[in-house]
Amino acid sequence: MTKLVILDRDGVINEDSDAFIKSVDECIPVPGSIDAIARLSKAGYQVVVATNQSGIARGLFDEFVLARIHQSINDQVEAAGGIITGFFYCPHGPDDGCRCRKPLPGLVEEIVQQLTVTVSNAPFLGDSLRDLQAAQSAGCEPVLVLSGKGQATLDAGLPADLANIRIYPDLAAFSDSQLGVDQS
Ligand SMILES: O=P(O)(O)OC[C@@H](O)[C@H]1O[C@@H](OP(=O)(O)O)[C@@H](O)[C@@H](O)[C@@H]1O
Ligand SMILES: [Mg+2]
Ligand SMILES: [Zn+2]
Repeated sequence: MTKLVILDRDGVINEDSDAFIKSVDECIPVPGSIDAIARLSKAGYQVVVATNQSGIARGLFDEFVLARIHQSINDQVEAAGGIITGFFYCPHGPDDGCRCRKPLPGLVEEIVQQLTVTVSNAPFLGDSLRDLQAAQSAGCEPVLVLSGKGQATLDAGLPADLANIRIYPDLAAFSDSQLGVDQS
């Protein structure tokens, strides 16, 4: 069975900003994240990204810039020996009533349709509560990382039905644990 990991982007793969990530130059990898993705990929995991990008709806950047940002991330992962299978994003704003904006499960539904993979209990890593809720509603395993907005998410208190989820300092720590578990 394909091993799949779903990653939120801002705050997990790259540093987040309250001013949004509007260009390739603003996209700074979280330390260790590129290598962590490559290690998962080399160990046989399909790694996909599920990200809210309301900056498009807000007119801060367009889908061509977003594609360049994602190409830049994947180029770095490929240089480290891995690959990201796909980037799935919601371009809409909070009031657009779409199904693909996390915490709704629409991005995961797109992943299932396009990759014909099972997502049941696939780890879905995020730094925001909406990431964890999207994971939960799509049947994935919600995993919190404390990079980006993650520490603030934890400090705000997780809902009872998310109280026992796995929590890691960052994506690199998750990959160390996940690969260590797989090699046992
Ligand atoms: O963490 P992911 O899903 O990869 O991407 C989050 C970004 O799209 C932006 O999402 C915005 O939330 P609103 O879209 O304004 O609610 C803000 O949180 C920004 O700081 C953040 O950069
Ligand atoms: Mg995030
Ligand atoms: Zn959407």
